[in-house]
Amino acid sequence: MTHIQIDTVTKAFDGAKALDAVSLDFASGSFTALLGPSGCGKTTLLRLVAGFERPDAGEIRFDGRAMSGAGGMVPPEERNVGVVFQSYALWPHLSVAGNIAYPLKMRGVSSGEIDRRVAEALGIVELGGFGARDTSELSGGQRQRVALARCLVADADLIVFDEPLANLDVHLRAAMLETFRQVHRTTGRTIIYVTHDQAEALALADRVAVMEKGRVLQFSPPEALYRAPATQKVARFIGRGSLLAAFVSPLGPGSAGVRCGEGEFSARCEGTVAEGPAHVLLRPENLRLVEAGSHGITGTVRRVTYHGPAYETEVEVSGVEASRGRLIVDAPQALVIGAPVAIAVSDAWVVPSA
Ligand SMILES: Nc1ncnc2c1ncn2[C@@H]1O[C@H](COP(=O)(O)OP(=O)(O)OP(=O)(O)O)[C@@H](O)[C@H]1O
Repeated sequence: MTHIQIDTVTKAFDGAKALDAVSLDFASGSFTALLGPSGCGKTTLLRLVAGFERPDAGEIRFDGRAMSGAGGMVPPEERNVGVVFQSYALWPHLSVAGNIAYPLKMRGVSSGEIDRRVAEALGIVELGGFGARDTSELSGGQRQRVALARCLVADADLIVFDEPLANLDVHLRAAMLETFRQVHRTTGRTIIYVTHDQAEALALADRVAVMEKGRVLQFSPPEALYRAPATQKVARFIGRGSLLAAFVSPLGPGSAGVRCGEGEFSARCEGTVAEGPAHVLLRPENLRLVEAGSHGITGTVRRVTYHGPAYETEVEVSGVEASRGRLIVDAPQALVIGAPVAIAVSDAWVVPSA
């Protein structure tokens, strides 16, 4: 399987940089999600890897061999990359099996071998028995599976997905997530998966590259991204959470004391923090409403939204400038707007200063 290196790659369209000196390393057999808002450069990066575009600067290497860069450009058909886009790109005049068999026919593989490999690929994507169907009879999710099976029979070392679930409903998405996971587990292919849906990225990938405006903000395993975002932007982008202005002091490596308004608690941090003002990330699952007078954060309820099963409650923290001291906590019942509350903190993260 392919080890992919993106080395200070820049790509501009009409003078505007879609990618700005991006460097990433995708280990052989890894599953990487490129995550970010519309226009951040995810698709452009995928197209450069697949060979549909040429970088303006930098180099892309597969297993150490330059694919594009100063030395020229290896064409897409010689990169052994399978592509699954949100538009399914199936041949309408061919059956399901005919679509999947297409790359093998092009290579002159014998018909017995083709039948065997098509049946195997249909099994992996859970479409056993669908071979003779017309592709027009398939649902969106089934068409995605056919596109994926076609990549599998072609023995693509690398499979790239561009928002493959964008057109599917919630239930189909869940089923397809399971299929993608299963395919990765059983085939061990290197996978790059573009999405703007963080739940998809966190659920599927072993590493996530969070992108913004043509740059990579953080490249980490999902748990690290969620628990220890490297910047305020990533902290705001990933999951539900609140960034509070606070005063921190070192308690030792990886641990800091935090004073936030009238409350005090401890937090995880990178290395040893310098004493002074900082931003602290608090997630709802680490916050609990407690009796007033306990050793937590105090504040006033400003908004309540039912989120089934909990009431998402926005609290204005006492003693912190209002715009920098709003906290989201999940309450088991609806609190009254304006009510005073106290909140205990069981875990928090001091976001490294940029
Ligand atoms: N062929 C092109 N010609 C001109 N501009 C382009 C072209 N392809 C991409 N861009 C621009 O480059 C930037 C990055 O686009 P890209 O499609 O890579 O973003 P994205 O993160 O994949 O967005 P989306 O989630 O909406 O697909 C955008 O500003 C886009 O308008």
